[in-house]
This record gives sequence, C-alpha cells and structure tokens, in this order.
Amino acid sequence: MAATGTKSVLFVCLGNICRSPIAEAVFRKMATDGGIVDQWRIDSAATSTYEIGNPPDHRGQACMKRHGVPMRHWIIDSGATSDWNLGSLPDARGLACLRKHGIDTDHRARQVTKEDFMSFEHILCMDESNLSDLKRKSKSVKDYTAKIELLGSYDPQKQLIIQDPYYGSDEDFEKVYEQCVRCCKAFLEKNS
Ligand SMILES: N#Cc1ccccc1-c1cc(NCCCN2CCCCC2)c2ccccc2n1
Repeated sequence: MAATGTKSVLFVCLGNICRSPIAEAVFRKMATDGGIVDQWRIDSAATSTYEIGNPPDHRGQACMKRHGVPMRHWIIDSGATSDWNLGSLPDARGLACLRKHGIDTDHRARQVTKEDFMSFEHILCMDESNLSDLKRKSKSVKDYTAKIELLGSYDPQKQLIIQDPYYGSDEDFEKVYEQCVRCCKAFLEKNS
C-alpha cells in the first residue's frame, strides 16, 4: 500500500504490453522530470490474461527508445526459497525505492486485480472495450474507490480512443505515444 498522501494511477489496456506500458512510462518520465514522482504510485495492467508475464512489445520499446523515455528491460531473474508469494509482484515499497534511486525496473504484463480497484485512485484505460471490461470487473469489488476513466478524456485534441496497435505498424505506436504524451500531461497538470 502506498504511503499516505501518495497519489496513484493505474494505466490499463487489453494485454498490458502495448498501450498501457507506454502510458505508464510517459507519465513516470513526466512526473520524474517535474520532480514529483515520489508523490505518485504508477503502474499498468491488462484486462485480459493474453500476455501475463511478458515484457512490453518490442515496437513499443523501440518507440520509447526513439523518444528517450526509459522503458528498460533486462533478461535477469530472481527467485525465492519459499512458495509464500508465488505470482506476486515485487513489494510496491521496494519498487518505489529502486525507482527513487533511478533504478528502473522492467515491467511484466499482469492482469488487473480486485485489490487494484481498492488501492488506486485513478484507473485510466484506452478504449471502450477496456472501459466496459473494467466496469464489469469493478461490480465484484465491494466499496471500490478507483475513478475509472478513458485516458483519452484528458486529450486537449479530443481524441477519446487510443486504438490497439497490436496488429499495426510503427506509425500506429507513434500515434499511441503522441496521444499518451498529450493525455498524461493534461492528467498530471489536473492532479498536481
Ligand atoms: N483479441 C484481440 C484484438 C482485436 C483487435 C485488435 C487487436 C487485438 C489484440 C490481439 C492480441 N493478441 C492476439 C489474440 C490473443 N488471443 C485471443 C483469444 C484468447 C487467447 C489469446 C493482443 C495481445 C496483446 C495486446 C493487445 C492485443 N490485441
């Protein structure tokens, strides 16, 4: 659980390998450049199980590299002597500590959990299918507090939907990146 006073945002798309990792990386860089990343818990997740455990799509990684947005990814692993936390994410406090020291950690696709609806203030998704999936999933979470919105609702150019680039080209990933930059900038300005 994030420290008190910390703001929190979870970016969500279908597979958590294309759009939401780009949005997460763009937002984290903006908050870092603005000197306020310590005030935020930032993560991304999927509505589906399609890509659980997989790294971000190589086209998205290439796009981030072209724009100088850290989305570093290593093939390094670690393990436990016990089976107490199989499948769990690293502890959020540990991740925050790593990131505070500029040690970015690679992202692995994960599916949104019931706990996410209780622990994130904002859940921002990419298209109407994500929105309906999230609203359906939220119905099974009692008294959830997250505000579920389309990330595109923050776009000053009013492009509401961030289309799935999975079957697309590098240009489609560039369009996702440009939309994420506009929307994350507006969202951060509104919530700083
Ligand atoms: N579905 C759809 C779809 C429809 C229109 C445009 C894109 C996609 C699409 C397809 C994907 N994986 C291929 C199908 C996966 N299998 C579907 C049947 C169940 C077993 C898994 C994606 C994977 C990661 C991120 C985004 C993706 N987006």
